[in-house]
Amino acid sequence: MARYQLKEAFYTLQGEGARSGRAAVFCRFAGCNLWSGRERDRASAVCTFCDTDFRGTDGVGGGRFLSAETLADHLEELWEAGADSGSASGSSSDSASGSGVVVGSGLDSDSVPGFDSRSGAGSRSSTGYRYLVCTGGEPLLQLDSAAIEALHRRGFEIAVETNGTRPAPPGIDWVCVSPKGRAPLVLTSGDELKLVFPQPEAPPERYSGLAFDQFFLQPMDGPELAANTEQALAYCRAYPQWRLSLQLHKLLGIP
Ligand SMILES: C[S@@+](CC[C@H](N)C(=O)[O-])C[C@H]1O[C@@H](n2cnc3c(N)ncnc32)[C@H](O)[C@@H]1O
Ligand SMILES: Nc1nc2[nH]cc(C(=O)O)c2c(=O)[nH]1
Ligand code: SF4
Ligand SMILES: [Mg+2]
Repeated sequence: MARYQLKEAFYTLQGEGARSGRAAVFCRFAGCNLWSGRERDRASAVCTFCDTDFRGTDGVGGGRFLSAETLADHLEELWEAGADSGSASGSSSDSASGSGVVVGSGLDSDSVPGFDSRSGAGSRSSTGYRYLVCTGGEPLLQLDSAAIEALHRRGFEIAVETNGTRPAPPGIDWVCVSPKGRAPLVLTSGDELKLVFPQPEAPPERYSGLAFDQFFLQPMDGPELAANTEQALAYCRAYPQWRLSLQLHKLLGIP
């Protein structure tokens, strides 16, 4: 039995929340405790609006890893390939509708005017700024101390995107919790709370007193995205503690 199972892993820009725009390797762990990932189970799941295919290990950069070291080696290779090519490439499992302006996913820095890819290592060093976003599925079903230590040894800053139903192992550098209205919230502190909005069972007021540094509303993608975006915008205008998180990667057509 493999110790870690990844649906996919890819180099892109963080598209959501406080750190949107930052280059990162995304590590999408397979499986979730709030939905099987099968469409036929969606309506009866605890979390019903998921925009992601996290079943199996068959995506680009996915697979089964027998040890923390082999997992970390794999993710390090993706960082080096991504930071060296300057491209946002790979596969995304986001499956909900995207209605934004698609500018393509093959941005090549060599063709960007004014960007000299051969210039000094300082601006595009593959050893500096290493950033890993662990997501899924639910990453805290698999991410453990052994993986965190192996990744830290390779110089990664480690972020997680979690539904907050499981405790986080020590050592994670950035915790983003995205509560789901019908699931018990165990992680009640962290760096950012990013609430998919609206959720009838999860009004923002329920979370506004928790110990997070930043609070975001992220419009629920799907058939009502436009209306949900209007509603989130109105809420952020009325309650300035909350900021709007648009899913930048969907607007840009990148993974
Ligand atoms: C696919 S989840 C994986 C991580 C973790 N299971 C969680 O829910 O936070 C990644 C992020 O996408 C958000 N998300 C999922 N479905 C969405 C949707 N339909 N619209 C907007 N955000 C969504 C989640 O709330 C979470 O912040
Ligand atoms: N670019 C990009 N940013 C993201 N931020 C959170 C994501 C996720 O699926 O967890 C995600 C994703 O899938 N792609
Ligand atoms: S908790 Fe996260 S991964 Fe699981 S179904 Fe919901 S949004 Fe998807
Ligand atoms: Mg996503």
